[in-house]
Amino acid sequence: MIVMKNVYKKYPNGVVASNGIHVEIEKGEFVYVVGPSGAGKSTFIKMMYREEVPSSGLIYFNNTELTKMHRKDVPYLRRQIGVVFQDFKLLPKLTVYENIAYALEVIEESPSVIRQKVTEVLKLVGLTRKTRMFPNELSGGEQQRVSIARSIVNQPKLVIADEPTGNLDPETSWEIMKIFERINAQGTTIIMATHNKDIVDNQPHRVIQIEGGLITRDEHEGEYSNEI
Ligand SMILES: Nc1ncnc2c1ncn2[C@@H]1O[C@H](COP(=O)(O)OP(=O)(O)OP(=O)(O)O)[C@@H](O)[C@H]1O
Repeated sequence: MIVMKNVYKKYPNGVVASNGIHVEIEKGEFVYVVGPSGAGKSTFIKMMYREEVPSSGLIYFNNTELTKMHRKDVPYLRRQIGVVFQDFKLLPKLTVYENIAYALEVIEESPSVIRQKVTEVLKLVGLTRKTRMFPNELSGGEQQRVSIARSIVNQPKLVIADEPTGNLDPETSWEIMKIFERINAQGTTIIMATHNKDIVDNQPHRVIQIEGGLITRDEHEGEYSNEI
């Protein structure tokens, strides 16, 4: 699903955030991306949905090579990838329902399909009773559930999450992880950058560790490691 070949990323300020990355991630995998702060985890995942473009190297999403992708084709790529952030990034003036529906309105989905899909994902994340509320009326965990619902309403093949539990307490983090597990069980690939040792060690999946812009560990069912 994702293949990176010899990927380098140097930011304009001279920082090298990826220093020759080779990796292959298959359809249906659940992958944690771990590593110390500033190691290059966010850069690594941002390049997958073309939020950042590498300075050199190749990145394939399915059979599309992203580094040469034309700007006009980027929205099409983004429709196939759901993205979840640490700070939720919900639209404050829209209700829960509208925040999720918006992702479908921009691609001009019909009102009846929108209604059906939004209702379905709200059920999946357990928010059917909060559809008319605004983000500031919700807890952090609920806001993250809205953000996950929004990321999957389009039925993407890949969901990328950058520190999705970073702002949440341990119990709420577990609830969020249950939702990601459910989405993964339905066949969606999940790539998640995280600093959460508890989750990585207790809910084992593939672990890719990045340090200094390089993959220093890649284990099928790895631990978080005490060294980072
Ligand atoms: N837009 C940018 N311009 C310049 N330098 C950047 C930019 N984004 C990231 N960097 C630098 O690249 C390096 C890697 O950053 P990145 O955000 O990928 O790390 P990270 O592993 O996700 O860190 P954290 O765990 O703290 O989120 C850091 O030194 C950072 O300062």
